[in-house]
Amino acid sequence: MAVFTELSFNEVAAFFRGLGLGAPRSVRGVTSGIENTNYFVDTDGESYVLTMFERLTFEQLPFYLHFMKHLAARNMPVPDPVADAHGVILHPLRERPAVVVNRLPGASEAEPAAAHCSSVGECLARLHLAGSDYPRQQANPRGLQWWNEVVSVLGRCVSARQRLLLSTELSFQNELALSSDYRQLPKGPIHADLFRDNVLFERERLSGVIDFYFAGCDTLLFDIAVCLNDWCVDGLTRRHNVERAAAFLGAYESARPLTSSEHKLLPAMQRAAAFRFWLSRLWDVHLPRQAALLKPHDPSHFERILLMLRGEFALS
Ligand SMILES: Nc1ncnc2c1ncn2[C@@H]1O[C@H](COP(=O)(O)OP(=O)(O)OP(=O)(O)O)[C@@H](O)[C@H]1O
Ligand SMILES: N[C@@H](CCO)C(=O)O
Repeated sequence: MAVFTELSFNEVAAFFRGLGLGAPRSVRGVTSGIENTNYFVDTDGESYVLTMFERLTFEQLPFYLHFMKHLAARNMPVPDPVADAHGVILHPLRERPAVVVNRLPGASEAEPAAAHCSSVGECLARLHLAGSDYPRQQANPRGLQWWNEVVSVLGRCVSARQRLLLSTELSFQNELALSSDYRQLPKGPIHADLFRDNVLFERERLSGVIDFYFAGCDTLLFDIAVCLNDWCVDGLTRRHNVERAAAFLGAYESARPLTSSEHKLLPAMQRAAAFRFWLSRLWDVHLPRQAALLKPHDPSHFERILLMLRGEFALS
């Protein structure tokens, strides 16, 4: 489960008092998620999520929290961080940064249909447009620089075949980043982790986009590729689902048409997105943090998707 730090009811109540919120009626640890400690907290008539950050620092967090506030102010269905009477959002709790946001309605959709992919595509395009005047800058924390840092470390933990795949894909991505097409890609603040578990639906209606804690400034195309690799891939075969991908891209382009460089580089960027999550999942398996992750995600899922995108993996 994902509650790394156990809090007492009284600690939560004191934190809520400090923010000028009502007294908690119920406090429940959230068992999903692998990054932070989350509690659902209900007061009279309102529902909130209290998040304690296990990895992110007081210096890194304002970018994410103000990005959420910026989007919420533009009517995007994202959590809106609660500020205290002095306008301060982020406070220490057990010496870790902690924040309270409103709890959004709905539940994630593990088996999305084309209609869900279409809603996500349209929402992502609106998010990119709404983010275009967000003034803060912070690089994608799991972008090219991080890949270059971790590949040599991970190379010591994997097989010779995987080591070769790590190094050849890294070279390809480094070269891609130097190309003139890449340099023309539109950039801005992106979510960068918009998987199925980070979008909430009420029936067919998209009711929430959560978990902005891997957001950063990068190419908008990277966000699109992350979504295609999760929302539009069949769980069993890991093949791209043409109908869902068309629904996702069609809806995205109805709000923000892709540029010619974006069309051209989409396949390469899907490789980048598969590589990024293969790397982070390998990292979580081989180099777990002290607060042991009980259930790291399976790295081989993205290794296979990457191989398929490179044309090196044939299904038997
Ligand atoms: N604002 C919110 N409104 C509704 N539910 C939320 C909200 N924030 C978090 N949740 C719930 O808590 C769960 C865990 O949250 P979150 O995904 O932010 O955790 P995490 O540890 O960062 O997870 P991940 O492994 O995806 O990085 C979500 O799957 C969702 O059910
Ligand atoms: N979405 C990530 C988990 C971290 O948010 C993954 O599936 O590996």
